[in-house]
Amino acid sequence: MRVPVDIISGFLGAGKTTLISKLLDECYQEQRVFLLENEYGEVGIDGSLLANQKVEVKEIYSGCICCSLKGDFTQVLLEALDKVKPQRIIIEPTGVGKLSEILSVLEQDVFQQRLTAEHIITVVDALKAEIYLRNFGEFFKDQVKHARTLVLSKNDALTGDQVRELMQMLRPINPTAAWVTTPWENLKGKQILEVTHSPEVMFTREFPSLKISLGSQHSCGCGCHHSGEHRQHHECNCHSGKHPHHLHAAPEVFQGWSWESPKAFSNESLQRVLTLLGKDSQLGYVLRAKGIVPGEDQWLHFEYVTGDWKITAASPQPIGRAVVIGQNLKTDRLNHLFEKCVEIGC
Ligand SMILES: Nc1nc2c(ncn2[C@@H]2O[C@H](COP(=O)(O)OP(=O)(O)OP(=O)(O)O)[C@@H](O)[C@H]2O)c(=O)[nH]1
Repeated sequence: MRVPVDIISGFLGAGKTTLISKLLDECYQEQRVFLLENEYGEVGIDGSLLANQKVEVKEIYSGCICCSLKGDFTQVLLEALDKVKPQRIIIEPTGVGKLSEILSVLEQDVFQQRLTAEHIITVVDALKAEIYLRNFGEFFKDQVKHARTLVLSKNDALTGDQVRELMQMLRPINPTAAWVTTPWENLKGKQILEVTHSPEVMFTREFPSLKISLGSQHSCGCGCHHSGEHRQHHECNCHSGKHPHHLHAAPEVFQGWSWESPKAFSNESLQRVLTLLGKDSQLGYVLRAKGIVPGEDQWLHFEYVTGDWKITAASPQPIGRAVVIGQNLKTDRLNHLFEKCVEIGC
């Protein structure tokens, strides 16, 4: 019998891990699940976050699956099939990975009789989709195009009109995908999965077409409003059409910075670090950051997605870790920022 595979794709910080956690909790409690995480960077955070779930997790760090990692990925899946003997495999590609490349791994002869792609979901951050489409279209479009189901995240505050505009913007990229536009907290995981099996059961409302208004000013999520404050990411050659015949691999476009340290953060110092990630253009253009670090009296888990961040309590880890993904990152400045502010009361 072929093992079903769910791929939960989506751009940086879209909500892939959050959705996987929900599915593990609500749908896959009774199954032996193998979760393959592809983290962009040298340290993994998501595996620690999901460690309490009943799931076998394997993380592959660095780079993207399209290059040398394809072999590693294939190897890890083959080993898991033999050793873990999972009843289901879930793959979370890196946010800067291409879904088509994950699918091409599964389409290899070696998996023909052993795996079958069941749910191919792309989580779309409703608040950032337009910006990502505009600035990182090559990756974002690939993720949207190859999904069977598009699940909106962070859409609880959007109006019906805004959801309609978003759907209208993305439909030309993937006219056949099923949509989930209802905020997740109102749905059971099973309902989200059923959409793939029964495209007619769509948890969405169909609206008449609307013109998309992109507005003259839009937030890129980094705190500026395209007023020239720090425009380096908008002038990046990668997205200006200067390489019309060349498709990028993620490492050419994005960089990752990883940090491991036992030092503790006060709440204030961590807040300062996260605020600076979005404001200090000398750090580079930070798209995503996440980490679990020691705090004053408990461990702290932080999530940063292009300008928005939050800090919550976490369970203790072997060592504090942080990852930053972005463009033109200045690693020495990031080191300085995290190290300078790690001392409590700094
Ligand atoms: N309000 C809201 N927040 C969400 C939703 N989905 C995810 N988030 C938050 O968005 C942040 C990133 O979520 P993750 O699930 O880690 O995103 P991801 O796609 O796994 O991120 P990477 O793999 O690191 O790119 C976290 O702070 C989540 O709590 C949603 O539907 N609504």
